[in-house]
Amino acid sequence: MTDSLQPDMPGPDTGSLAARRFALFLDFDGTLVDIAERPDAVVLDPATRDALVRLQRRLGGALAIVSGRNLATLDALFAPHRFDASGLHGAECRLGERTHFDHPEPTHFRRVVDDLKHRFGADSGLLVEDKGKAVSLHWRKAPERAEDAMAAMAAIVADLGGAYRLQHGKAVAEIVPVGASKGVAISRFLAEPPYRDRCPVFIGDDLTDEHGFEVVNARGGLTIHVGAGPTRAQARLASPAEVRALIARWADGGPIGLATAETSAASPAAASPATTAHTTTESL
Ligand SMILES: O=P(O)(O)OC[C@H]1O[C@H](O[C@H]2O[C@H](CO)[C@@H](O)[C@H](O)[C@H]2O)[C@H](O)[C@@H](O)[C@@H]1O
Repeated sequence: MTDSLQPDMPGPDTGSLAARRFALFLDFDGTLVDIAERPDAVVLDPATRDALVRLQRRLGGALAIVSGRNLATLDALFAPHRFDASGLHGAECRLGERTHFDHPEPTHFRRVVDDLKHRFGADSGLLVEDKGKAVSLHWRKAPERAEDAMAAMAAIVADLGGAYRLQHGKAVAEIVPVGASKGVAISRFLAEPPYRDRCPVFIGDDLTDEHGFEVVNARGGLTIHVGAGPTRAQARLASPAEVRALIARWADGGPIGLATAETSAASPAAASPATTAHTTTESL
């Protein structure tokens, strides 16, 4: 499907050399870990973390987590290891020891988050996740509240006057700095060593990942969507468990590329772009 993606050769040395042609970007929730009822209830098993460390080494360092979580939360989840990462749907980026945050926080954003907590903090169905420079309102425990929650978040974004945008996800609406996206984050990594001049591979499961798929497709890379539903990704894996199995194979010298993903991938999905199937205010 993607001619530029030739499988590399297994084996300790040739495998490493060939693997260094790739740069791997991984979403977190719904990709590396199963979706849980609450953000703080996800479980990253140590075997997956250790496989990621081995794979990062095999890729000569070119492995980054690209998530809607903030960097501090990602670091806590992967501790004691610290991966290159982008947080808050691209608003934060850390490569090595350099951290960028391009979107200064308007002074009134804290008040907005506090208001949201005041309104919904004691609500048994809705959950406010304060991520610092972004905020999420979750309705996983009360799906019947989805419309109300989305309307409340849309009204807040409108009041914020253009500095923020709405990001829809799985049973969640999030307010994130305008201009931030996973596509922008991946482009930023790809401009720097060790990511520069490599073939990007991105695995993700959610609407926010479509921005990244678009960028990676445009660069001739490989995109893999996790789960059902329309997407711009080229290939599909059924579940985070399949992603974890793929990561383990890649970490242990297996060929990186589409052939490996296709062992459990469904059909190419380019014919059913996500924009046609999801109700969202975002522009992809
Ligand atoms: O970009 P990601 O790494 O996939 O992060 C997207 C959001 O994931 C989290 O919310 C989702 O996962 C929760 C735990 O499984 C689940 O309870 C929730 O319903 C999902 O929307 C996280 O809490 C958000 O901050 C991320 O933006």
